[in-house]
Amino acid sequence: MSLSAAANSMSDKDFQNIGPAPLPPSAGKSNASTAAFNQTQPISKMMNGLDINHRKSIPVGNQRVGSHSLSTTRRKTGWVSYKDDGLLSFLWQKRFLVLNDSYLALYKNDKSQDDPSLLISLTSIISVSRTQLKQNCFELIRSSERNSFTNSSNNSLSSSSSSSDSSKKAIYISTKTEHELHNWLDVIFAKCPLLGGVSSPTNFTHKVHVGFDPETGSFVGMPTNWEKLLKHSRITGEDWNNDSAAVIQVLQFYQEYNGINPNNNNAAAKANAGIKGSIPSKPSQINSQSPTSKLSKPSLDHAPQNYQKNVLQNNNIQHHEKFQPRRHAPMAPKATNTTDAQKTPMQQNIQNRIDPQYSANHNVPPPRAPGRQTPFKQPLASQNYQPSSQPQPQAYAQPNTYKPYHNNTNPYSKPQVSPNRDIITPRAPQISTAKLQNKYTQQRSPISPLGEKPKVNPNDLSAKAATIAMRQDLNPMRAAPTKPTAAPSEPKKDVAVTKQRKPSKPTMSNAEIMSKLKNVTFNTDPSPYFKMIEKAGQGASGSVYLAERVYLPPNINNRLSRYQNGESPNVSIGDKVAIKQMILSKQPRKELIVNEILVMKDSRHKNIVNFLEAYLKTEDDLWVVMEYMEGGSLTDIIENCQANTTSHSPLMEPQIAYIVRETCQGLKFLHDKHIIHRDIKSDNVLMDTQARVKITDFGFCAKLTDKRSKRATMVGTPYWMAPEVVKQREYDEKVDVWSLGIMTIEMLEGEPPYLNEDPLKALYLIATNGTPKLKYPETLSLDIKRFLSVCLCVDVRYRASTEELLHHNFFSMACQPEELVSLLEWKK
Ligand SMILES: Nc1ncnc2c1ncn2[C@@H]1O[C@H](COP(=O)(O)OP(=O)(O)OP(=O)(O)O)[C@@H](O)[C@H]1O
Repeated sequence: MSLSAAANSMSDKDFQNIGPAPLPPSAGKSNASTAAFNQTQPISKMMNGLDINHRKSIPVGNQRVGSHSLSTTRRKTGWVSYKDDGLLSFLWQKRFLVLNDSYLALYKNDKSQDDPSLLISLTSIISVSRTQLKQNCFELIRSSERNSFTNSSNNSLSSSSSSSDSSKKAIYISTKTEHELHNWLDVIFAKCPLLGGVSSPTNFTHKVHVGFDPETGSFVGMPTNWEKLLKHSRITGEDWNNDSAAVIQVLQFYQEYNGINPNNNNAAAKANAGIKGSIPSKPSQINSQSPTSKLSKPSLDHAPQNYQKNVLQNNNIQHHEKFQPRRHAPMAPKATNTTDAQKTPMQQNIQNRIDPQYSANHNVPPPRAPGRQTPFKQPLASQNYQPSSQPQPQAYAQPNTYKPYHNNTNPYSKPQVSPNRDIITPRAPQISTAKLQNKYTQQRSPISPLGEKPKVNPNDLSAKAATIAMRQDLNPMRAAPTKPTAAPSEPKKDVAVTKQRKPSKPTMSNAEIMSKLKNVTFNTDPSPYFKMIEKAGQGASGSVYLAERVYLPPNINNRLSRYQNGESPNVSIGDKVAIKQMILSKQPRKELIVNEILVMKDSRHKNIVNFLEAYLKTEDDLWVVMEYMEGGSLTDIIENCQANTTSHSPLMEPQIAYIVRETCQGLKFLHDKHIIHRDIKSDNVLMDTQARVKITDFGFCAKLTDKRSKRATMVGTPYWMAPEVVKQREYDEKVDVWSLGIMTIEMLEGEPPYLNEDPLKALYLIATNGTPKLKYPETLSLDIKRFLSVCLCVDVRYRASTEELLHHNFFSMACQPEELVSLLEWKK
């Protein structure tokens, strides 16, 4: 049997879960630790291996370093690139870096008998921080007044180094991998006495020691507002102890996402309110309420249920046994008898990317590599599969062992943020384990109004509306929806809680925006051309109405073809259209609207919502006309199916395959144009009555260029965000593939993973859990699990592209469009 056939022949039982992502090609034995880092291993766990805390370790004997005899007993070594900020600053030089208990020394070779090029006393190091100068690079600043040594015979580099402040000298060290960088930072921080203190002498950073005090059930040393955010996020002391670095990472992410100053109480309180309280008690109150006043008091009796639910969700074994096999879909999949031999290389390649880590975790044979070497080749069975950090079944019963993380976490974060942000370091708890457990339980108790899910008052909102509200309560910041400029009829949906995009510096001036808008809009009042029928939906930037064309403006088709690159817009009287009305002065980021129009205008594809025309009614009143998708959003469809089915999965696999394939085609079209959508989720996928599936909401789109082939801006909706976005790493089109995988889970389970969690906690879980677990894997086909495993692959190198996905076997079970029409019946 060929390797690929062997992989394909695994039975459903072998795949109870999609498991973690396949390892990268380099993640063999020789590089297992790097792979572990790239996967989901919490930083703190990896740090444990370093044993940085124990001074009496591995004696290597005395060692001569030039004229300085380093009579210390422990060291870390490795090759690095090095440069200073002096005359020869343009030169990066390969050096062998040696760190022992007293010195950091740079050698030209790894013999260590020669004199070092540079020798720095650890007591002279006053600051270490990551820098963008080079990949995997950190800057080390030392005070020349503090006993810094330079080897006389090799001092060309060091003696020439001078920073603006003559008593301080900077050097830059770059490692081969991010993992090495972390290791170096970790040991340097552990050993340099001036880095472990309360504050850094550089004045650029403010160090805070942070820990979790189970006695009080709160975090200590944390900036007040971060502490509040944490407290209300249900990130527990246990989470902190498991992976404090990830907690800090998501806090920083969250802070930047919301533009919160951690020391500003109001800002954080607002953000907090934004996360939690967004369900207005009555639909009629929506427009009159301010974002903060919308905060409704959460129910205190939700948490125990959530807790129980979490226990079940996380404890897969218990959970799975409870469920019957999934009902068979009424629709027969199309014949799928393609043999391995008939498959294209792309097909074989994509089919075989299944979850080896699952195998490692569940004692089933790992899938084996196909014979051909391809970029997505399965790791060989003989290689070490690194189990991912799976969510713990439940925290409370387990002993809490504090994992010291003696590090300034800041250097581990990508240096995309302001250099003077706070640095948070964990500090050890002072309480015994037994007390810890006790207090963690309390910490999880529903004590704080802000920490709870928004209370849903059954008198005010229907259960469905409440679910919608919960789903819409996804973006950390939220604003009251803009008042509709025209309200021809009552809104269809009761709940119109909307998201607010991150207010940040505009990239275009108002004049530029208006000039761009005028280029793509008709400067005329469109009111006579349309009869407004009803409100179809509410977005953050405006309301969407169903309208009918009752009159065609003169030369519309000529004018439209000019705007639409010569393609026939096919506009006629009687057409039903969707009109999105926006008041420009109320838009925090008008350039996003321009972005949206430009992307839609140039993206004519059967799986993209077609832009028809736009009008600037006045300088402030923008109407965007699009094709009308009467089926509404996929979210509505999922919710409606959930209400009507007793199966675990709201939709059947063939239906899911169809919808995902169509979405994937739309995405591939965008990706071929180097556009990343960045907000793929069921809310942004619309359907019409012929079961056409189209992507919408292009405000967050980003264009990749030759100069900028990666992005780093934090954009999207937390639960759908790829780990690399949450971890503030550079990312590309494949973030959309991750989100597509999450959207597939929405169709299988009714909601994305962690939706019950607060967004901050969800971010933490995305960062630490990696590939999410399925709730009912035993009910799913192997094909869909394989599909998910290549979408939800933490290592981007192994995550499939949209092009590859379109060759996946999963799509061969897609149903015909007619078989989806039943999903839309509830709309009638
Ligand atoms: N072309 C369309 N046809 C039918 N309904 C639509 C169409 N576009 C949007 N809608 C409905 O209007 C709602 C709001 O759409 P919109 O694109 O404004 O949402 P949003 O993404 O939340 O907001 P924004 O883009 O302003 O951030 C959608 O959820 C959908 O129900």
